[in-house]
Amino acid sequence: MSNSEVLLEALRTVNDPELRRPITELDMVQSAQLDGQKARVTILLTIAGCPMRSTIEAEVTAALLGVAEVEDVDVTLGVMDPQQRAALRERLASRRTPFSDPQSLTRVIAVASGKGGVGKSSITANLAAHLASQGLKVGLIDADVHGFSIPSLMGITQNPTRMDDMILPPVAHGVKVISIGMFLDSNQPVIWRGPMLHRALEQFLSDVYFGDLDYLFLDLPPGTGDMAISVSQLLPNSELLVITTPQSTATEVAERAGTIALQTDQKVLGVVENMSFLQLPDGTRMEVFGSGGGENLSESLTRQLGYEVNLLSQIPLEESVRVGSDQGTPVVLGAAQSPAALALQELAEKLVQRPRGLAGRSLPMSF
Ligand SMILES: Nc1ncnc2c1ncn2[C@@H]1O[C@H](COP(=O)(O)OP(=O)(O)OP(=O)(O)O)[C@@H](O)[C@H]1O
Repeated sequence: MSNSEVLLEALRTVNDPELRRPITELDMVQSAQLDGQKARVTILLTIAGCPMRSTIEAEVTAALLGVAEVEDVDVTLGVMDPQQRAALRERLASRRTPFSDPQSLTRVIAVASGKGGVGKSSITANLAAHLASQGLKVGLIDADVHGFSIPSLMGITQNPTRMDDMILPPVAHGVKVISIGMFLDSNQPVIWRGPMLHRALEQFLSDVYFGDLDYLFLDLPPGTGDMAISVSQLLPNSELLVITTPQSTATEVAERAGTIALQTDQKVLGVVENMSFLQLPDGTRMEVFGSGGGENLSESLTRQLGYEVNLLSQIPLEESVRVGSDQGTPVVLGAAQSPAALALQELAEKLVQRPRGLAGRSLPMSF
């Protein structure tokens, strides 16, 4: 191998943090030469002011210092010209199978609840973060347009990078995340009607570069609104996970969110009961929000949908979940051994084990 080839080999281990592919594959390495014991490389960033420039520079330096012949590294950061960027965009676009395509291998899981505040977003963030920590490729769309909380739950302050009309989502805890909140000034409320919500989701699905994903999670707004319908139209393969608390009032509204699957032909994967109990220091369980909600919901959805809709998990009410949310580190990562984290990890594993199937879904008719 020539000296430059040795350097390129080392650079193959460096991924672009947003595109998550080796920088060598993305044509970001303009030159790499060994000058005595000094490696001189020029890396082309996708856009000027790339928020990841210092990460890329540090990773390139570290990779090159791992080469036996290299004592010192000189990294020059340049920027792709419009033609180079267009070529890259085209290459990325040509590789992706739309999530709506029946051939897509990505499992799309939309997380729904009847009412707000039951922990739907926290559970979605934790499932995504856990699966990413297991090496799976995971994306997360915060479709809860009126109460977008995913960026803060995932600890994201960075805006998406725009590469012309392609949007590169920020990556947090290994998950590619996009949210309406990232496109609004400060905390302004979203007063959008159905068609605008539909368009926003459509744009997320077409313009955001998620790459190949194993799992795509959607945090739906609470209730049975327009977004739920849009998700079923734009992502007909998506499956629903319904979150409730043990309270009977929460269960009644959650039932409506679950039975929407009858109209949309989506499969309901199961029910999750959150805030099921508070473990007291003496080991007893205090049922702060009552009991039986998850079980009742599972039974009534099973009856109404005509197939088994199981209660997949009961997650305790625990301070560590709230702390994790506030700190932007999902509890499955921040306090991985806590009972709530263990329950969430087990739930994620159950979802992964479930084969993707058509059971319970009506097959499209062709005449
Ligand atoms: N098991 C739990 N134990 C303790 N706190 C929890 C638990 N689950 C959620 N929380 C906390 O409850 C609050 C509401 O949770 P979250 O935002 O996830 O609910 P949500 O159903 O997504 O609400 P909305 O749809 O209104 O955004 C958050 O502060 C979160 O940290």
